[in-house]
Amino acid sequence: MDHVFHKPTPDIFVFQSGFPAMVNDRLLRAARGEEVDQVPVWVMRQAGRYLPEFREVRAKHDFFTMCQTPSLSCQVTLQPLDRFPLDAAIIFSDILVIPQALGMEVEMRPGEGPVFPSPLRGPEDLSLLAPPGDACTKLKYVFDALTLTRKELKGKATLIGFSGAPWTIMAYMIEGKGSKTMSNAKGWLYKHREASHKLLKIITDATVHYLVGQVQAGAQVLQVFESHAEHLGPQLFREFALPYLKQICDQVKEQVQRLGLPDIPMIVFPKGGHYALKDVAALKYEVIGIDWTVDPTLARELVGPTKVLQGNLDPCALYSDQKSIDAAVKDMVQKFGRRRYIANLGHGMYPDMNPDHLAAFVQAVQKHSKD
Ligand SMILES: Cc1c2[nH]c(c1CCC(=O)O)Cc1[nH]c(c(CCC(=O)O)c1C)Cc1[nH]c(c(CCC(=O)O)c1C)Cc1[nH]c(c(C)c1CCC(=O)O)C2
Repeated sequence: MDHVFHKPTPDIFVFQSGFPAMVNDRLLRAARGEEVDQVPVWVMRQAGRYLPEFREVRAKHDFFTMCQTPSLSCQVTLQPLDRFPLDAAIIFSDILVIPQALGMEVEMRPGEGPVFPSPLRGPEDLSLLAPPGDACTKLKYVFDALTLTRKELKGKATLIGFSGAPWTIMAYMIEGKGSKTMSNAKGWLYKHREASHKLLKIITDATVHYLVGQVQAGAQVLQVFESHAEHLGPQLFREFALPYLKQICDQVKEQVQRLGLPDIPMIVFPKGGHYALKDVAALKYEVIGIDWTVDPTLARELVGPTKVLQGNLDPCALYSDQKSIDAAVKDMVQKFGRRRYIANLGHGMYPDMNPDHLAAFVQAVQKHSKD
C-alpha cells in the first residue's frame, strides 16, 4: 500500500505545472552532464549572517521561526541572488528539522549553534521518536517555503532542496551539539551496532519522505549533506553511512518517477570523506560535492569521468584580496574543467566574510569559464 501513501494531492500537480519557465537552467544542465555556456555557480551558506540584510531579519526572529515561516524563509533565500548572479538558490532551512519532526527539541543558541536539551541517551530512547512516516506532515512549512520561492525565483535560478545524511543527523541526535570527536555518537556504532542501524533506518525513512515532498513542492535539485563524514574511516563509512546514502538516492528517484515527476539531479556532499569518494561514486547521485582538502584532479580520478563534481575552493580563501581570489578561482576552474562541473566553495560561508569577496568569487568563475 506504499504507493497510496505517496499519492500527491491534486493541488501539488497544479503547482508543478504552474511554475514560471526557466530563464536560466545552467545548473540543471551541468548537473545532467550537458554542455553549458559558462560554469554554474552557487555557494553553501550563501543565505547567512555575512549578509547585513540577513542579520537584519535574523535580529527580529528566532532561527527556527524563520525556517517555519515561508515568507521569511523565501525572503532570505532570495537575498544573495539580489546581490550576486548566482545560478542556484538553496532553500533557507536546516538539516536539524528532521530530528525536530521526529519529536526532538532543538534550539539554535547564538554563539553556540544547535543544541538538543535532551539528546538520545541510549537505545531505549529510540522508542520515544515519532514514526518516520508522520515526520513529514510536520514539515509542511518547508514545502510551502519551496513552492513560494520557486514562484518568486521566476526561473532565474535553480531551486535546491536539501537534507542531512543519516549519519550526520544521528551524530547530532546523540551528541546534542557540535563535537570535536563525535565520541558519544561513534560509541554507539561500536557499542550499540544494532540500535545504530535502527536509528539510521528511522532517519533514512523520514528523509526519503521529506525529500520526495520537497520535489513535489518545487525543488529542482536535492543536496544531501554528510557533513560529519570526516569522523568515520572507510570501514565505518561503508557500514553506517554508505548504505543509507544509497537508500536515500535509490528510493527518492524511484518514488519521484512513480509520481510522474521529472527526474531530479541529486548531489551528495561527504565532507571530510575523501577516503570514501570511490564508494560514493558507485551510487546514483549525479553530482558529488568535494571539500577543499581534495585536489580537483585527484577527485576526478577517484570518481571517474561521468560524475559531475561540485566545489571546492577553501572558504577561507575569501579572506584574501580580490586579485588572489580571481587567481585561485582560475586555477580551480582549470583543474575541474568546464564540463560536468558546478563551482562552489569547499564548505560554507562564515559570518565574518566580506560579501564583496563572494562577488569576486562569482565573477571570477564566470570570467574564467565562459565559452
Ligand atoms: C551541519 C549543518 C547544519 N545545518 C546545515 C548543515 C550542513 C551543512 C554544513 O556542513 O555546514 C545545513 C544548512 N543550514 C542552513 C542552510 C541554509 C541555506 C544556505 O546554505 O544558505 C543549510 C543548507 C542555514 C543556517 N544554519 C545555521 C545558520 C546560522 C545560525 C543563525 O543565524 O543563528 C544558518 C544561516 C545554524 C547551524 N545549523 C547547523 C550548525 C552546525 C549551525 C551552527 C553553525 C553556524 O552558526 O553557522 C547544522
